[in-house]
Amino acid sequence: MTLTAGLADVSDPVRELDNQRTVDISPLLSPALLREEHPMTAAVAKTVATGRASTVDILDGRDDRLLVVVGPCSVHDPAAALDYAHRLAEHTAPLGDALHVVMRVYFEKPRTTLGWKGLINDPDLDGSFAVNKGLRQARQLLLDISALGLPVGCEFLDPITPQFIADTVSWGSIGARTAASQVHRQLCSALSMPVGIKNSTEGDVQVAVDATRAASAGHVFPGINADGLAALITTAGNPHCHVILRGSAAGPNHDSATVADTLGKLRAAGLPERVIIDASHGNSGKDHVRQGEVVRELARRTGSGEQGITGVMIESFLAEGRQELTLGEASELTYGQSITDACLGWESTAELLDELAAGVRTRRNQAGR
Ligand SMILES: O=C[C@H](O)[C@H](O)COP(=O)(O)O
Ligand SMILES: C=C(OP(=O)(O)O)C(=O)O
Repeated sequence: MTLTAGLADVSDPVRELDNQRTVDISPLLSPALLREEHPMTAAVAKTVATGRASTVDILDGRDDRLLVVVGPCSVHDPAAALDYAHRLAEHTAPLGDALHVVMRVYFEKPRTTLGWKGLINDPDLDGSFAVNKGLRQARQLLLDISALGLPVGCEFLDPITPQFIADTVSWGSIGARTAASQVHRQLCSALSMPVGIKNSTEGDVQVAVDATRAASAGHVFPGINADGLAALITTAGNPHCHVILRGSAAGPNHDSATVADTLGKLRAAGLPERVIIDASHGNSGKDHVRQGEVVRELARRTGSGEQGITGVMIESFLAEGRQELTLGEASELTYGQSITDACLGWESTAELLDELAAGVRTRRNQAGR
């Protein structure tokens, strides 16, 4: 066969059926290799085990503290995230009797249309998509933060990413755009940590209740094993999934009536009655100032003894607000400020955490009378 004849084969009608829109397929490191390069330590394992167990105790009502998931909307600069983690760990150590603090360390961003999809997908913030580098940076940061004794929480978006990092994660989340996805519900059924599932962007809470129920059952589905090979995964189901009320484009849903209604939906589905309130997103209209008002209201409501709210999510970073990322110009960014949703700044976050802790202590004192 001549070379020309060989090239002519490329236009073979059978071959033309496949890979017509795939531009490139390149090597991805395996989960086992990443875990060997960035190994779990005894200190991190203790943080993760305690972080998960405390969350489960709070969700099941054996621990009257509030779960607080707080941190940046997304991590784009691991050094700034670690700087934030140091401040958070130091500030919240004396609040540990009232709050179980988990740092939001989100590497995967689900976009409404298009945009930067997070540190794992594009760690150099320039459209070069150095995913192997992103996975290495993500895993190392999760280990570094957990080594401070601060448990970490991640949103899981890509169904194979958890194999690379999930052993380091104390709390997981499924976002508003994927709560209805069977793929993500199956994934939740396999995850070893408690997972919060959001109401839809349109405000449908039932979809999160349904997801919680689906995730509590066992499933069999295709995935990858530790070596990155295709595998059939059989799961036992996750009994520690819970609903997160995040509001919607139509407005907030953190009010007492919606909380009570959601608890009723959970009861009707035979599920534990517990919710987390996300103070950001639809509950704040993505306005960080309003987010502070929501957290303050939740602190007041906790202090007055309202039941059912087991946790609060807060988007917070070193500098308040947000900034626009221009791909390839990461050096122009303000240190410690979000490049996705607007966040509360560190100073106001610290004050709000104090108020949440005060609310829990008041509730405890009143219950003890
Ligand atoms: O929390 C993050 C964002 O709200 C989510 O990723 C959607 O962002 P977008 O609407 O800017 O794409
Ligand atoms: C993407 C997020 O939220 P939601 O899914 O509620 O939009 C998030 O919490 O980062």
